[in-house]
Amino acid sequence: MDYKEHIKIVQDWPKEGVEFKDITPLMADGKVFKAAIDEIIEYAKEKKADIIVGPEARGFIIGCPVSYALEVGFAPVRKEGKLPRDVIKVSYGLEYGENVLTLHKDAIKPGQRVLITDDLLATGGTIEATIKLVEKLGGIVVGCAFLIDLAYLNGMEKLKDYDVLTLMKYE
Ligand SMILES: O=P(O)(O)OC[C@H]1O[C@H](OP(=O)(O)OP(=O)(O)O)[C@H](O)[C@@H]1O
Ligand SMILES: Nc1ncnc2[nH]cnc12
Repeated sequence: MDYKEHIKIVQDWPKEGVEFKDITPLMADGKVFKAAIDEIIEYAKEKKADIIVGPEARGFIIGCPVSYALEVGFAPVRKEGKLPRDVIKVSYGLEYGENVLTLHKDAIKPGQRVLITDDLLATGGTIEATIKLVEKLGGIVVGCAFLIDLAYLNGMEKLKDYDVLTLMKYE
């Protein structure tokens, strides 16, 4: 499957110098979207994940269908001020800004095998913060799955100690 045919590249968005990879055309094609999610489902099975964690907002799009298919839970990582109960927090840098991510304190049980999902790996700030949140709660990160790796931003360097699946790579 040539997934890249279904990614639209938008120059200088949301800021000058950023080449935005828009996944919405891939999502709009049911067969292509299913094929991509099915690859991640197989990966989650191999890794024996017992919960999926995804950062807001595009991490939900990838993680929730995996969670549904495998009948395992999904825990949302959200930007500050969005989760209603006790949270833990981590701040991180993005290709285009700064942010704080949070996770409910009871979202992960110590020893749970966690697969983290997101649409795209850029600088790796989001995944690094998400891993920190999961590990603070005693979760074991058994894998990280993305549709896209923007290899020119070197996010993979932050994932040297982890198992990673990516379906597309931009050099
Ligand atoms: O590797 P990084 O440099 O951290 O960048 C990757 C992150 O950036 C995007 O999310 P964004 O924060 O734009 O939020 P959204 O999913 O709500 O659009 C993307 O969905 C990843 O989560
Ligand atoms: N270049 C990019 N395209 C799409 N999403 C992103 N998130 C961070 N950088 C991005």
